[in-house]
Amino acid sequence: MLKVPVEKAVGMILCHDITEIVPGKFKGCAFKKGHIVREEDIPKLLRLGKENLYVWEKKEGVLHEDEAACRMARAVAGSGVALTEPTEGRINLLSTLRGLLKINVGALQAINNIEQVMLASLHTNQVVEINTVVAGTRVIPLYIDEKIIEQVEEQCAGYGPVVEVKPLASLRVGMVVTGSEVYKGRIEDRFSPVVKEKIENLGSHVFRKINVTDDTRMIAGAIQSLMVEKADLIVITGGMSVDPDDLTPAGVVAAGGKIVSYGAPVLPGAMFMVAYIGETPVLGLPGCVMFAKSTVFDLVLPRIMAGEVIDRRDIVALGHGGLCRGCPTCRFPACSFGKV
Ligand SMILES: Nc1nc2c(c(=O)[nH]1)N[C@H]1C(S)=C(S)[C@@H](COP(=O)(O)OP(=O)(O)OC[C@H]3O[C@@H](n4cnc5c(N)ncnc54)[C@H](O)[C@@H]3O)O[C@H]1N2
Ligand code: MOO
Repeated sequence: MLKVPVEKAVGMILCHDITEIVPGKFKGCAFKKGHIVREEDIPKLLRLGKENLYVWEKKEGVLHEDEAACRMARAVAGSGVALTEPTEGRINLLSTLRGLLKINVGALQAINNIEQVMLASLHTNQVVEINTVVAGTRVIPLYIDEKIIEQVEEQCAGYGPVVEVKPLASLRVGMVVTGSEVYKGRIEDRFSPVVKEKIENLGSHVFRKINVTDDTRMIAGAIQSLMVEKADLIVITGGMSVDPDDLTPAGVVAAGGKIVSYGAPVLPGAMFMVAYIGETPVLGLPGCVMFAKSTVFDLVLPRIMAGEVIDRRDIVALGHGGLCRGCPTCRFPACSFGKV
């Protein structure tokens, strides 16, 4: 890299982007890296405050910011992620599908612990749309010792993909609606439409819905028939709290379910239950899932659809960020809810 006065730079190659900012109106690239400086550029460069310019002078073992960012981005990107071209030294990682964003947080921190490089991401375990910017990376100086980038590459080789978007499988979901008030027709079922919509929004479908009264054996029987019909996932609405008629957990156990967690450190969603019958997940949904816009169900459902097996540690980890602010207009997932 050579420093030359702008008037003497005509015909030389710029070795970094030059940014223009007009407050409130524009921030962007006025001159791209690689641009060959022309006579007519000089007044504009001077207006941007550039009396001197850095022009290209390639050296062994030293990488330009764009090349370094490319190597970092390639090292951290896993499946479901595409890379943009570098702009002002930064590369964005974009989701190539609608799916579950997985950030290896340990690896992310190990990379950011290396000086002169950075990688910023969205929070892990959320659904992202296609073409969402899920992470961005760059190096801090304009030129960087290649050994630092090799260090990043070694970390990534050890950890596996740092940024990944997993596809959501299309599951056959069986639903059990509990409650004597619904079963006996005293009130209309307002719970299952909410749950059905959430399931369909993620690309799965409810193949059967069974209404049952508050009776452990009847709940267990409904679960068992959904198992016979090879449900990929069973969801049960209501009957999750402390009344004598709240029998969903007992029904799940009677059907052969192993409870991973009854209760979750999430509000709304404290009375949530995760269980498995063999490999089939069974979710007990408390009344708040019908009532609140976003709940623990929205945090766990996409993970099941991405093929994850939920264990107790996953549920325990939800406590940090597990309190919904209850905003008048829900912005989830663009908020702190569920962000560990
Ligand atoms: N003393 C306590 N009371 C409650 C607790 C508690 O810990 N101690 N927890 C509260 C929380 S948190 C929630 S959430 C609800 C949990 O309710 P359940 O899941 O047990 O729901 P139910 O008792 O079955 O019903 C509550 C409410 O919702 C109506 N409901 C239920 N299913 C349907 C349906 N399919 N369609 C329409 N409406 C439905 C039901 O009629 C009740 O009004 O408990 C808190 N209480
Ligand atoms: O936990 Mo209820 O299950 O919050 O609203």
